[in-house]
Amino acid sequence: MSFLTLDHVSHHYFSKKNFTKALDDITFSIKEGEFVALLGPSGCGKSTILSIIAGIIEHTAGEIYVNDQPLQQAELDIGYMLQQDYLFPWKSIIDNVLIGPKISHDQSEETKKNAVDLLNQVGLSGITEDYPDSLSGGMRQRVALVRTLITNPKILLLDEPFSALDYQTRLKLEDLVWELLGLYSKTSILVTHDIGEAIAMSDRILLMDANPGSIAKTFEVPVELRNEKPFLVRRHPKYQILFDKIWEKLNKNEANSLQHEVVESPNET
Ligand SMILES: Nc1ncnc2c1ncn2[C@@H]1O[C@H](COP(=O)(O)OP(=O)(O)OP(=O)(O)O)[C@@H](O)[C@H]1O
Repeated sequence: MSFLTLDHVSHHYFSKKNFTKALDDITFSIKEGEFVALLGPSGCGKSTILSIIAGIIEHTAGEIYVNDQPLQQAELDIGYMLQQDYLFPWKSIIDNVLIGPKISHDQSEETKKNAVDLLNQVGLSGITEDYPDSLSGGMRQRVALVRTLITNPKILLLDEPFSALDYQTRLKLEDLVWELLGLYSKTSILVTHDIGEAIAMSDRILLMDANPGSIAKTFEVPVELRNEKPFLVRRHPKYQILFDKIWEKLNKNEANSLQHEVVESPNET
């Protein structure tokens, strides 16, 4: 049974001067515990999809269901992880992590203990009273991950959470996030521009097309790759085969859209 379904969802942005058809007829489902990647060129609507699921913006057409109930009537606890960690510099690490529980009036000792346990699990023991300024980018993203997990969200929306990190830190964090989300069987959607990251981390990849944003093709990640840590996935021969298929499709789509643009451009006189 599907946990989350987007059913013919479209979205237009309106402003005084512009009308942007950001998403056109998006349909897909995600099962509980599944890890899906949204991959595609800049401006194809990946972040818009996350914002719609998170209820930050209202889609202009279509329907979203959570466990077969319309999203508006469903209780969907969401965890959001972004490129920037948005830690509060004036709050200690533990207070940053406990912001979500505090907002929902949970100041229990059990939650504090869970926070410390999770910090230990991501390799950040003994820094609970430190402040964000004293941490590296990778450490700060680990704190952001713990802050996201502590509220036990039903679904995690990961919007390019590794893209601001150096390559080595990025590879290490991919492994860590993948392991933790697997351990807690979290349903997750990862937005990325990185084909390798999408293959290494997810069960399924939705390749998107731009102008307007739509799903061009779905790629199932072979089961041998899904059960392997992201770093090791990159060594597998099936990784390269899938990478090439996605690369080819991406380039074909880009070429088609360029052709489209040329056809639609006004004649120069
Ligand atoms: N608030 C907004 N107002 C008007 N247009 C917007 C707004 N946000 C996004 N858009 C437009 O909607 C389209 C989809 O944007 P979106 O940010 O969802 O794409 P994306 O695939 O996440 O891009 P990127 O990979 O560059 O982050 C783009 O054409 C963008 O310019």
